[in-house]
Amino acid sequence: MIRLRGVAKTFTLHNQGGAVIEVMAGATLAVAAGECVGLVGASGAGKSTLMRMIYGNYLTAAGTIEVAGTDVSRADPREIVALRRDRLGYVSQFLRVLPRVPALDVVAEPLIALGRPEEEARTRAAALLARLRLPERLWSLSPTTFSGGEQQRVNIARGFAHPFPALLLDEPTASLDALNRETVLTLIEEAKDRGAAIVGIFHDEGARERVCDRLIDVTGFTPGREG
Ligand SMILES: Nc1ncnc2c1ncn2[C@@H]1O[C@H](COP(=O)(O)OP(=O)(O)OP(=O)(O)O)[C@@H](O)[C@H]1O
Repeated sequence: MIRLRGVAKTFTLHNQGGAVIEVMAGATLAVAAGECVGLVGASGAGKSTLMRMIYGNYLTAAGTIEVAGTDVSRADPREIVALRRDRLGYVSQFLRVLPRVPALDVVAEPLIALGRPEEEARTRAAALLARLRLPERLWSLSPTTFSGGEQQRVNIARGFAHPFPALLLDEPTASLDALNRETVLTLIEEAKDRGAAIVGIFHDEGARERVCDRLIDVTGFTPGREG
């Protein structure tokens, strides 16, 4: 479902004389349907960079990245948009939303983009927000003024609204209380049970142990450190 072969990444520092730094080489990884792989490794090892490459935010210097039938490393922007709409979900650590859009619509939006009837999309969004204990009085408000944990729950509800076959999770339990953390772990387990292939970064060790089938240390993909 998610397959990386020999992926390399360089950054060109245009404001520093065009210096080119190699941050990753030979990254190879396969994640099957129903499997959750956790990325580990010291700070700066490249966990976030790898996630951004799988999501198609960063270009690859070498190698291929296949996600649910699309070669992200060669896809044009329209193919990336289509992949993100129907096959690849991403729960980032921070919510980025347009001002004045109510929380319920933020969560329903991915389903509406897929052509689902608005009422069905809103019903599903409401069920997820209720499950994540977001007080109903907040559903009609923009999440821009929400607390960190409230914003994260809106983000999680949005990421789980559509049953994406591939899912990227960046610290999905970071600012949650124990009850909501439990709910998110259950959502992840349910996604695995329905066959989602998941790549995640979890600093929460308990969460990692519970949902990850395998851990990949990205330090092994740092240039010059292979072998
Ligand atoms: N936009 C960028 N321009 C230049 N270098 C970058 C850029 N983004 C990341 N890097 C470099 O790539 C390396 C990997 O960074 P990355 O953020 O992926 O690490 P990480 O493992 O996610 O770290 P952390 O656990 O601290 O979040 C670091 O050396 C970082 O300085």
